[in-house]
This record gives sequence, structure tokens and C-alpha cells, in this order.
Amino acid sequence: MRQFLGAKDEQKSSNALEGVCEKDIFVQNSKPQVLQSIPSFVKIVEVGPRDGLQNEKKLIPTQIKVDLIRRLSDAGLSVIEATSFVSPKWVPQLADAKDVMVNVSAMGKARFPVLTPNCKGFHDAIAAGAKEVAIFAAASEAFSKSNINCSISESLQRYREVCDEAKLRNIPVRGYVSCVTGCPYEGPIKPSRVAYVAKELFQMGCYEISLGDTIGVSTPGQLVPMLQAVMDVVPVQCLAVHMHDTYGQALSNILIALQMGIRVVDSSVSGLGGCPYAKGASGNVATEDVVYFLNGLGVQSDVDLSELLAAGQFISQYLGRQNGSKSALALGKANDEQRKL
Ligand SMILES: CC(C)(COP(=O)([O-])OP(=O)([O-])OC[C@H]1O[C@@H](n2cnc3c(N)ncnc32)[C@H](O)[C@@H]1OP(=O)([O-])[O-])[C@@H](O)C(=O)NCCC(=O)NCCSC(=O)C[C@@](C)(O)CC(=O)[O-]
Repeated sequence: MRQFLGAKDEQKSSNALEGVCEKDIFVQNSKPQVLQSIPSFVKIVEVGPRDGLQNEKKLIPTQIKVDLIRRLSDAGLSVIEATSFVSPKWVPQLADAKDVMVNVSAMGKARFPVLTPNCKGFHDAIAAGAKEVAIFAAASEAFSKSNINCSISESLQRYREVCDEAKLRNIPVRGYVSCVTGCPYEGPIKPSRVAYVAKELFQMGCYEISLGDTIGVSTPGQLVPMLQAVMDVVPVQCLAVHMHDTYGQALSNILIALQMGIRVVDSSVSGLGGCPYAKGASGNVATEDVVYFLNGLGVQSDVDLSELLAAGQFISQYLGRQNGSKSALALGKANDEQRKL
């Protein structure tokens, strides 16, 4: 069982999980054929401080956000979406974007991309020290209108302008496509619409396109045709998946995405999250669960699960709610039981 904790965590872990028969453990050296296409390394993009907190009604002090980002960076996460430079009228929780950015931009080794919906957001972000930004379009017209108050085509025009500004300054731009299989207003979304938006974002200069199951309705049955359509127009090495876990499907979707060649997974510490403009959206897949899952597959992520668990406990305790990661709950319980022995 220890290999589920990952190499770095192995020494730190208690013996709480011992007793599991060694022969039950998947041995990396004899990788079964069905797992052959799984990569040896997956990059996790931690979106907790942005996507995870943006929907919180009670304003969270900037210092808590900065502390959370520091803990996530200390846990080894190399990309941490720190905040959004969006209208504070639309997302009041992230009105302190400038202060967060000023505090984290020189922190550790991680990269701290921020969301920018237009050139105003882009310029504010750069002035505050952001070195990387993300733009966010949708495959659904109704969601685009609800989230950023414009049509898909208007949003693409805005984002072209952001990309042009970014190119002048050598700022990398990541692109999101939301509602890749389902929309809270329009229902199922055709793969061709996702492919169209993903290709546009890629052609305007995004180095990576993150495909968002914004309301967490996808199963592999919907995910596979969508990924196939997108992979026809954007190289697979430039794709990421961003799974919400409303129906408990996120890890199955991630497994399929990895088997199809995707190497980048977005997740949120403690499973925090949800878009304020996507009715019914629940939290993202929990980073703790993704790391446990990758460790079990023998896939490196360079994330220290013990430190990540501590970061998850920190923010869950602050918010006064149970950690949304099943692995965090199970490992915490196992450790408590071990301590009692
Ligand atoms: C795009 C807008 C601004 C259009 O909003 P609008 O009201 O159409 O904008 P506007 O251009 O008419 O300006 C209205 C006011 O906003 C200000 N404004 C304008 N731009 C900015 C800016 N960048 N930063 C700060 N202020 C700004 C502007 O200065 C003006 O201020 P006023 O004169 O009224 O005082 C608005 O709709 C918005 O901010 N939307 C963001 C919504 C959001 O952040 N949603 C969550 C993120 S997306 C998501 O979660 C999905 C994702 C990415 O995680 C993937 C997935 O799960 O699918």
C-alpha cells in the first residue's frame, strides 16, 4: 500500500496502511498491457486558490489565500493558478487579485498563472507581477453569455487581443474551453463545437488547452468522442483535462484521458470549487485523490502527498468544512487509528 503514498511520502507515512498483502499491489515493472499507454509523469495544474475559492460566499482574507498557495508550492505543485483578474462585481471573492499576486509572484519555484477575461485583466495582472495568464472560452453560447457576458465569437476576438499583447511580452497563455460535454443551460454539447473553440485558442497562441467538464456530468462515454474530435485539431501534448466531480466520474475520466495520451491534469486541493456562473457545478476533482491515484499507477507527479494533505486540512479547517477528498479522509482516519494502537 505504501507506494500509493509516493516515494517522497513513503518515509513520512505511518504504518497505518500496512497489512495489505504485497502480492495485491500493482508492480510498476510488470505494467499490464491495459496500462502501457499511461505516461510515466503527469503534470498537475493546481486550481484550488482560483477555481476552488472563487465561489466561496464569505470573503477569505488575502493572507489565508497566500498561505494556502505557499503550502501547495511547498508540497511540490509546480503550477498553481493563483487568482483571477476579473471584474470584482462578477467574482467578489477574487477582488484581492492584485494583493495575492504581489505576495506570491516571487514565491518558490512554482508558476502562478492567473485568469484574464480581457485586455484590462491582462494588463492589471502583468502590473501585479503575473508571468503567465489563462483565458477562458466556452463551447456553449449560453454559458459564455452567463460567464463572461459575450458570445463565443466575441470572446475569441477579445482573447486574440489578449494573446497579441501577451506575445509582445513573451507571456505564456493557457486556454480553457468550458462545458466540453455538457452545459447547465444547453445540455449535451457536440464534440465538433469543442474542437472548433480549442483550435481557435490554439491558433491564437495558447500553449496548452484545458478541456473543462464544468458541471462534472461527463462519463468516459462522452469524454472519448470529445477528446478524439479535439485531438484531430490540437496536438495531444498541448491538451489538459479539467474535471469536476459532481457525479463521481472524474477519476475514470482522467484515466481514459491518460490512456489517450493526455499528460496534464487540473485539480483542486480538497476538491474545492465550482464556477459561480455554472448552476449545479460542484467541486473539482481533489488534488489529493489525483495524487493518490497517480501514485497507485506508479506515475510520477513530484507532489508530496503528506504535505498536500496538510495544505488540504489547512484550507478545510479555515472554511470549517470536511475535506472534500476521499483519500484525505481515508488516510487521516487510518493515521488516527494507527496513533491509537
Ligand atoms: C468578462 C467580464 C469582465 C465582462 O463583464 P461586463 O460587465 O460585460 O464588462 P464591461 O466591459 O461592460 O465592464 C463592466 C465593469 O467591469 C470592469 N471590468 C471589466 N473587465 C475587468 C477586469 N478584467 N478586471 C476588473 N474589472 C473589469 C469595467 O471596468 C467596468 O467597471 P465599472 O465602469 O462598471 O466600474 C465579466 O463577465 C467577468 O469578469 N467575468 C468573469 C467570470 C468568472 O471569473 N467566472 C469564473 C471563471 S471561469 C470557470 O470557472 C471555468 C473554468 C475556467 O474553471 C473551467 C471549467 O471548469 O470549465
